[in-house]
Amino acid sequence: VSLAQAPGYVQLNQYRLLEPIGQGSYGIVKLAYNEEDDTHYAMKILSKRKLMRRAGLFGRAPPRRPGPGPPPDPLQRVYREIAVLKKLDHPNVVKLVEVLDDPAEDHLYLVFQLLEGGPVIDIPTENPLSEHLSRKYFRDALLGVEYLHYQRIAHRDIKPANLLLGEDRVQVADLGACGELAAAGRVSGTVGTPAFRAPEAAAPADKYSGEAADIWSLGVTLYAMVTGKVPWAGSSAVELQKKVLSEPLTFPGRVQPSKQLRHLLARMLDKDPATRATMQEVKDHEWITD
Ligand SMILES: COc1ccc(C(=O)/C=C\Nc2cc(OC)c(C(=O)O)cc2Cl)cc1
Repeated sequence: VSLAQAPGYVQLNQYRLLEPIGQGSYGIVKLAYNEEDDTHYAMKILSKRKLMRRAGLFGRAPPRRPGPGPPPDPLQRVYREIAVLKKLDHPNVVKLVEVLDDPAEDHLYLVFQLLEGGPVIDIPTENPLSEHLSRKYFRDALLGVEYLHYQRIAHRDIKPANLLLGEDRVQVADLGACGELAAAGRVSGTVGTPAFRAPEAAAPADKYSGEAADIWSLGVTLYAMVTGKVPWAGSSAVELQKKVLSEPLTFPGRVQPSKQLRHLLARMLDKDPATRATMQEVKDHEWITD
């Protein structure tokens, strides 16, 4: 039987899938071309099966204290994320355009507006961003995260890979780990990326505030933008968590941030969430308003 040589690409409705442009624990993001409007999009491809399996074994720990009802199953979490994304509308938050979901199919396709610049910085790097450029991008990220907090949502996985650059502005991406701030029993658990995770993420849920944890991750992200590396690194999540909890913030080697920036970073990377800078304090800080 000679199989007719399928074309070298996949066609999904009006979208032609092109090369992968993003990859993560969530799955893969491919460039997609929409023939109807002659426009490129970012197509995030999720596997329902993988989501089910992941939550079963390694998914988010169930709320330490009984939250409202049982934690939704992973697929419901994705549909909830989609519902959240659809109601969000802010210049500094990625725009979900449409969802392609064939119940008979394992794959779930999320179509986003394309941010052609990709992540603001890939770390580690020997070529970090200048303070001037970091300030420009960081201000956008702050506005995006402030908008999420206003919508009672904590992002919970802020990092450079989730700050995407499009027509000279930054948008916050990936609400895959987000948590409703209002949700009782605040599932602190271990979501997000270890190097960017707040020290209190492992604390009992009642000590955990989604907003304060996002400020911490924004601080680690700003540190990474100006130095090209993360402030604490470890070969395992446990070792890393120990360093994050105990080691002071230092600025080794080449890059010496300005006094104002070092002060802002120290305020955002305060290990005690109770005294850590709030979103308003960060917005009013002299390094930001300069
Ligand atoms: C070099 O040029 C490039 C242009 C664009 C990209 C890119 O877009 C990458 C990831 N994109 C996304 C990821 C998301 O989650 C993980 C979400 C979400 O779920 O919110 C949305 C988007 Cl768009 C990469 C390289």
